[in-house]
Amino acid sequence: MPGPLVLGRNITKAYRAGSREVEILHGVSMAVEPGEMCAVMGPSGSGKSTLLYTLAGLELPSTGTVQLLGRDTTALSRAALARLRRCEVGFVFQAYNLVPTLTAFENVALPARLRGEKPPTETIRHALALVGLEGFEETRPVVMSGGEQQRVALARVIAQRPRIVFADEPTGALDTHSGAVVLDALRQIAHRPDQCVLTVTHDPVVAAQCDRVLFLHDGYLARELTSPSAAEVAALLTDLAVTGTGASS
Ligand SMILES: Nc1ncnc2c1ncn2[C@@H]1O[C@H](COP(=O)(O)OP(=O)(O)OP(=O)(O)O)[C@@H](O)[C@H]1O
Repeated sequence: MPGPLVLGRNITKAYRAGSREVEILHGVSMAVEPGEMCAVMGPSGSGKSTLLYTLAGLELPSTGTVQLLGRDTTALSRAALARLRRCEVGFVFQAYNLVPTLTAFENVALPARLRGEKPPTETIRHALALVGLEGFEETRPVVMSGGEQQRVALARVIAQRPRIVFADEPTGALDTHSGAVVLDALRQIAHRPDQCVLTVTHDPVVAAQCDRVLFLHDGYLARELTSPSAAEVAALLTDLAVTGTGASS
């Protein structure tokens, strides 16, 4: 049986603040299985983005291990880790790695170009159209809104078809219609049998579209819900804010 696509074991992450070490994540263990869309939620400052960046191999854990497609990110050379990210991992972060001097079309085509391929024009146009950016092919990211830039990043992921997609507030900067388009595209990616999506979100409606929701509190994994409703997610978030454990939900 194939293992999880993303696996974190006892992850701690500490940053240096002046002369002190401040630990942000305190031994988080979690996995994302093939065909699964997972959300990470929690109060501001609970460590969601830090966890996402660490699982994505953009940061290394201070202790513990992270495996992407069964490969330990702490054991790979920088070049091998960069190659793994380039070939197998997609990022839907606002403006993440969009090249300001390239057009939207060229940005979406870039991962394939970096692999020495020439992607079919139709694939790129189709990906941009799927995220509602038809007609933006020749536009450069610098003159786009944050939400439009995020949708270019999503179109790049759609065209690239990576095995693992990490998203940070993928609908945060979008209007209702664009948010629904983006969420639908992410669900389609996640529900292919050999792919998965892990997204950070503050939005219970987004979380309710996910197969599983993990709740962080003060750097600890506090709770987990499977296929929750938006109301259940909102109730648990309120509980976490009040009791710090979500134990009464
Ligand atoms: N590079 C860094 N150096 C020092 N401290 C950091 C660094 N990155 C994050 N932190 C701290 O770690 C804590 C968690 O930050 P993180 O961005 O992971 O939280 P979050 O749950 O994603 O918050 P939000 O919902 O507000 O985006 C915060 O107190 C933040 O200030």
